[in-house]
Amino acid sequence: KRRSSKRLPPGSLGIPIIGQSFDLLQAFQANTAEKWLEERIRKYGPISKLSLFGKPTVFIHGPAANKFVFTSDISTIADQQMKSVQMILGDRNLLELSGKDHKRVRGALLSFLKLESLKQYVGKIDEEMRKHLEMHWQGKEKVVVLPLMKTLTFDIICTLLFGLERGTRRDKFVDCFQEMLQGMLTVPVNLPFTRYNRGLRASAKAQNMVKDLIYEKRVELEQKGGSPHQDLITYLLSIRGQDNEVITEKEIVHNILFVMVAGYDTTSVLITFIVRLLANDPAVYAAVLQEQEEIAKNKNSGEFLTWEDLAKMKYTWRVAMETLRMFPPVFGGFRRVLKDIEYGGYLIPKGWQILWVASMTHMENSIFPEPSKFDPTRFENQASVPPHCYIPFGGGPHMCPGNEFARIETLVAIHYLVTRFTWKLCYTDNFFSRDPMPKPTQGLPVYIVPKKPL
Ligand code: HEM
Repeated sequence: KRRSSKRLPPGSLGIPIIGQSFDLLQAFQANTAEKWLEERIRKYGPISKLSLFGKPTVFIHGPAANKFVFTSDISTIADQQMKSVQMILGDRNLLELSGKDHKRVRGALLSFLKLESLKQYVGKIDEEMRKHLEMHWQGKEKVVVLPLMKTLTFDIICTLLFGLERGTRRDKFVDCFQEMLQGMLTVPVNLPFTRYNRGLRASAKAQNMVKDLIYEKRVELEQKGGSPHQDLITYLLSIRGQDNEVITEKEIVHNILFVMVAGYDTTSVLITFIVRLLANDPAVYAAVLQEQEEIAKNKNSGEFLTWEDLAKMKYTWRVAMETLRMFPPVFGGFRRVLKDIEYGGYLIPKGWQILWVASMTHMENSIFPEPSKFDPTRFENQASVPPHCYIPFGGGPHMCPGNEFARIETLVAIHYLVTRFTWKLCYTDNFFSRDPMPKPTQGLPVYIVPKKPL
C-alpha cells in the first residue's frame, strides 16, 4: 500500500533481461558512456530507471547521490556486482559480503594491507619494477604500455600478495585471468562459446589452482614454521583458528581471485594514462621529471626507493590524482536495494539496483572548474574538494582498501620510467574505449629511448 503513494522514477526498463545492457556496452566501447548517461538525464531528469545486466536499475548522480550510495545504512543498501562478476569471482568475495561477514573478511585483508606492512613492500616493488624494465623495455625501440603495465602490476601482486614466483604456474594464472575479465561484463546467459561461459570455466580452473596453493602454504605454515606475514594466503590461513576470525576456505579462494583482479587491472590503467599524459603535456612532464630526478640524485645505483622517498613525490601523486579524476579506471558500480527506499521523491523498490558513476561528479564544472583541463594543482589543498565528489576509489564501507598499495606501485613505476626513459606516442589521437577498463588506442604503443644504462 505504501508503495502506491510513491512513483517509480521515469524511464523505460527496455527489453526483458537485456534491457539497455548492450546500449551501455556499446557506449563503453565508443567511449561515449558519459554522453549516453547525460542524454538520459536530459530526457528523464536526474533520477531515472533502466535495466542493466538482468536487473531493474535506478541511475542517480551528483554529490548527494554519492553520499546516499556510500553512507546509507547497510540494512538499506548493500554492495552488488553484476551476476556475471559474482559468478566468475565467487559469491563470497568482499563486494558480495555485507554487515558482520564483510567486516570480518575486510578486517583480515586490511590488517595485511595496513600502512606499516606496506612500508616494507616498497623495496620489493622497486625490485619488480627494475626486473620489469630489464625484461620488457631495455633494448627495445617500441613498447606497448598497457599490456606491459598489466604484466608489471600482475607480477607485483603475485609476488607480494600470493608468494607466487615467476614461471609456468604464474603464466597459467595470467591466461585464466584474461578469460575471467573478458567474461565479466556480459549478459549472464551461460551458453557454449560465449565470453561468459569461457569466463566461468577459467574461474573454475583458477579456483582449483588457488586451492592447490592454499594446500602448499598450509603445509609450509604448519610443518615448516613459515612466517604468517610472507604473503596474503599464508596470512589468511594463519588467522583462521583465532576467535571470531574464522575465515572459510571458500572465502579465501574467492577473495584471492578478487584481490588479484581488483589490484592489477586498475593500477595498470592509472600508470598507462599517466604515461600518455606525460607524453602530451610538456609542463607537467618537466615538473614530474624534476621531482623524480631530485630523488634519484640522492641515491646510489642499485639502492631501492624507500618510504621516505615516496613521501617526497607530492607533485607526481597529484598528477596521479588528477589522472584518476579525468580517467577513473572504475567507471562506477552497483548497489543492491534491500528494502523499499525513497530517493529524491521517487520509490526505489526492494530488489532493484542503483548505479553510481564516478565521472559524473569528477567532470562537473561546479565542483571541478574547467573539468576538461588537466590541472594537478587542484589537489594542492585536498580539503577544498567537497565531500563525496572525488570518488575514484569509491567510498563508505567498501572503499578501496588497496589505494595506498596502488599509490606505492604507481609512484615507483613513474619514478623509473621518467628517470630511465623518454618516450613518444605512436598514436596521438587521445582516444580510449572501455571494456569496461579504459584502454587507449592499440594499448598505447610508444617509441622509447633509454636515458642511461639500468
Ligand atoms: C588505481 C588503482 C585502483 C582503483 C582506481 C581502485 C578502485 C576501487 C573502487 C572504486 C572500489 C569500490 C567499488 C565499490 O564500492 O563498488 C574498490 C574496491 C576494492 N579494491 Fe580497489 N582500486 C585500485 C587498486 C586496488 C589494489 C592495488 C587493490 C589490492 C591490493 C585493491 C583492492 C580492492 C578491494 C579488495 C576492494 C573491495 C573492498 C570492499 O568491498 O570492502 N584495489 N577499488
